[in-house]
Amino acid sequence: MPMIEVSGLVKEFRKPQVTAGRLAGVRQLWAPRRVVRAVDQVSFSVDRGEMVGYLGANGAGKSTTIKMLTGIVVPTSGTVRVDGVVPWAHRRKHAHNIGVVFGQKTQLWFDLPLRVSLETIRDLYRVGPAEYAARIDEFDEVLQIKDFLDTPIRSLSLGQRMRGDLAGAMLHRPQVLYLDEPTVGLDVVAKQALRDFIAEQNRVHATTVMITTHDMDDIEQLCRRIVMIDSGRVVYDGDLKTLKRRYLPFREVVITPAEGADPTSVRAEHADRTENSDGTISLRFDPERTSAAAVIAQATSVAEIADLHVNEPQLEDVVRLIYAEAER
Ligand SMILES: Nc1ncnc2c1ncn2[C@@H]1O[C@H](COP(=O)(O)OP(=O)(O)OP(=O)(O)O)[C@@H](O)[C@H]1O
Repeated sequence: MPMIEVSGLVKEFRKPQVTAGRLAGVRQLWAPRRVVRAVDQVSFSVDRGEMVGYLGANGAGKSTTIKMLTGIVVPTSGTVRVDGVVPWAHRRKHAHNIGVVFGQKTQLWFDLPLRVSLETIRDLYRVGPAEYAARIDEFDEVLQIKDFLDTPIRSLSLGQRMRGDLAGAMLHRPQVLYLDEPTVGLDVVAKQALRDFIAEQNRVHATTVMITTHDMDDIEQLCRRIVMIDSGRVVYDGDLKTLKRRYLPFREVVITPAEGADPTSVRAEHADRTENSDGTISLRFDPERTSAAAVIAQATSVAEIADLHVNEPQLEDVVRLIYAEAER
């Protein structure tokens, strides 16, 4: 049975039509309104234990969808059920099922030490003392939160704060975790700790995860399935591999011939050959017809080579192509 069911979801906002200039703030009070459809007939369902990347360009409607799924925003029309519960209609019941992390905004009490925030969440959700202690130990293994439990949130680095936020979101062991740009602005180490934690929660507790992110490594490491939206509409729903294969069917082996080697001998069957201006040779191939291993074996059997690497399709390129297709 699906954990999240979304059907025909629509959210419209009324925005004042005011151009910038003198007293724009005042003029907008009387300005005529225009309707912006931020989410437009979105439907999908997510099974228990799935990790889904909810992707799209800025302003595509991701945050608005997540806000409706969490119950903060009531849709204009359409239905949402999370574990059978309508989020905005049964907010308290729903709150026990979900954890939420907004990268841009902390859910913790700014002036209080992390420990106090966590204990307050513990009491709100009636987590028993033994469970609480066990979860803090478990979270600490990956997030290392014990190092800064007694530091006020305002004095934490962004990476520490996000680790604290994630611990707070998962303390009551929700079945679903929503993450909106969780790694934005973090250093590489903090990003990795967050990803490891999310992946582990999913693996060990079958937590259902929905994540919006612009970080390609978040997507590669966490999202087996992608739902992509553009202008409020779903333009792709499927696995990451298929997405890449459909939009970027070619792969490429780039070879640097050894000094003195004859570059013209670097070639392989079923691979288009290009000599690049930096002296490398690109062998572009369709993985349905041949493999990287076969291309490399043939190319290196004749010529001596200094270096080689395989270029995988880049998700940025895939996203760009999907948008281009949606516009046509
Ligand atoms: N409270 C609001 N009032 C009016 N318009 C809004 C409101 N919230 C969002 N919008 C508009 O709805 C559209 C979708 O916004 P949303 O924040 O959901 O996009 P997003 O995909 O999350 O973008 P980003 O990656 O920039 O956060 C935008 O045109 C935005 O200006």
